[in-house]
Amino acid sequence: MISIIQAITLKGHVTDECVDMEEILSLVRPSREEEEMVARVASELVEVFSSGLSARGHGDVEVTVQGSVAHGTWLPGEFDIDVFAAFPKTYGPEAIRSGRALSLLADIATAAGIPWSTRYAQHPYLTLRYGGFRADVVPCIRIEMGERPITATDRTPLHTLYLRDKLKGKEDEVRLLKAFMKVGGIYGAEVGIGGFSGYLAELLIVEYGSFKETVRAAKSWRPRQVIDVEGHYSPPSLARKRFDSPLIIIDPVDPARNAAAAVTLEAMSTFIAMSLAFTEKPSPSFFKPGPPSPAFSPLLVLMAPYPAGEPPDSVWGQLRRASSSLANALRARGFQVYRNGQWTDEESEAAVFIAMESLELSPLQLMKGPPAGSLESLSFLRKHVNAEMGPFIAGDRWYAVERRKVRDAVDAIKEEMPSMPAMIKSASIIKVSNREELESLSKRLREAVLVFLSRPTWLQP
Ligand SMILES: Nc1ccn([C@@H]2O[C@H](COP(=O)(O)OP(=O)(O)OP(=O)(O)O)[C@@H](O)[C@H]2O)c(=O)n1
Repeated sequence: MISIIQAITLKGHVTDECVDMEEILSLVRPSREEEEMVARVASELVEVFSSGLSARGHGDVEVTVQGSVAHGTWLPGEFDIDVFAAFPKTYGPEAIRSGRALSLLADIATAAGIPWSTRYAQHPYLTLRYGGFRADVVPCIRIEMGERPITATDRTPLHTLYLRDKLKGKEDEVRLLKAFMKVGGIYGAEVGIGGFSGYLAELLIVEYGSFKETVRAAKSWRPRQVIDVEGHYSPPSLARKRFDSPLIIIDPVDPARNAAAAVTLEAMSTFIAMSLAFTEKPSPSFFKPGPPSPAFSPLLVLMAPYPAGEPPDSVWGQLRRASSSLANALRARGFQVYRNGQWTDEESEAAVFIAMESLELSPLQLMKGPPAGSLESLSFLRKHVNAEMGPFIAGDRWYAVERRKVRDAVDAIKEEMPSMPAMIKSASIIKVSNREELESLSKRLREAVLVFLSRPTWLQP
């Protein structure tokens, strides 16, 4: 039987902790058939696009497989095949930004009978389904190692060049790290997650050598941690001056980029906490998603239709900002807010959740006034002359007890609506006072709320 640490540290740093881990490796490692199928489909796609480009007089565009498929680090069933078409600089960035390169690639997909749709992240690209897999086809400008990128995706082929030898034999270490991050809800650089990209997981394995060494190091990370694999910044404080993020991981192929700019303080702290918990007590629950174990607190759910045509990153950003500003507005009115969150399925539903002690405040409220001898006290006394109780002096200042104008959390939220984005303005506000009322939510929204109310599945009692 393989021990957890033997299996995790494939390079042979064996310790005496014994948790069976063979099963975990089988979960994170694709089967031989999947590997063969992915390789075949990827090379067919390269062939479709490179021969299509040549036939249209663009034989100078280089088509290659990139990302986790090229690096051999994908998690079974959870990846896109990334196909990049690198246009020579002579085409100019306009060819990419205007969508001309994209139309050319779309034409080729249509001619090959492959259904496609376009996506715009920072950069236009095609997504398609082919041979049972999802693939992204991304145009970029070809640059050499050491050159500045011209568009947002030009670095990607350089990443693959950089990682080629460095990850050899360590692919499963990357997979363990990705699965671990996924269980923590911190895998993915998209705004909705604010976590670690696949490329960051790969760089961490380059820096620390194995999954186990990565978590061993990460448990001592602190905010403003700098990881600079190629030592571009010396001392590291120079990198801190340049990049203003909780985690700074210098992109080895472009020292002007913090590859960890998307990682939020919450995601970084979650990774540190998981690393500490795992080193203390390794367990398979760190690699397998478990069912949520929800507690309950009263909550408000703002539920809106997904704004058609808006990119998910922008919607997640709006939800995140609305969620935290509504939570602050409730706090400012005296509500005890425990936690706020947001969710969207990126298709039809979007929601903000605010968990709180109670959805209704008591009728009266203590107002703290200025120091008794101050000039401002005169206006405080005028304002509260008809208070329910007081004004009175306690210690060195005035106080008064007044009747609250807004006691209901829904009314408080409605007052904040004018400053909210259109999506939130159109939201219905639902009070969930007990577990049964969760049943009124759609299945997917209910699941998201249950996750929000649960302790992390990796947290061992
Ligand atoms: N925040 C990001 C996301 C992606 N990339 C680049 O885009 C490539 C493909 O990234 P993506 O498709 O997002 O993920 P993978 O790394 O392929 O990981 P997986 O599909 O296994 O999740 C990466 O290798 C990297 O070069 C990057 O530099 N920074």
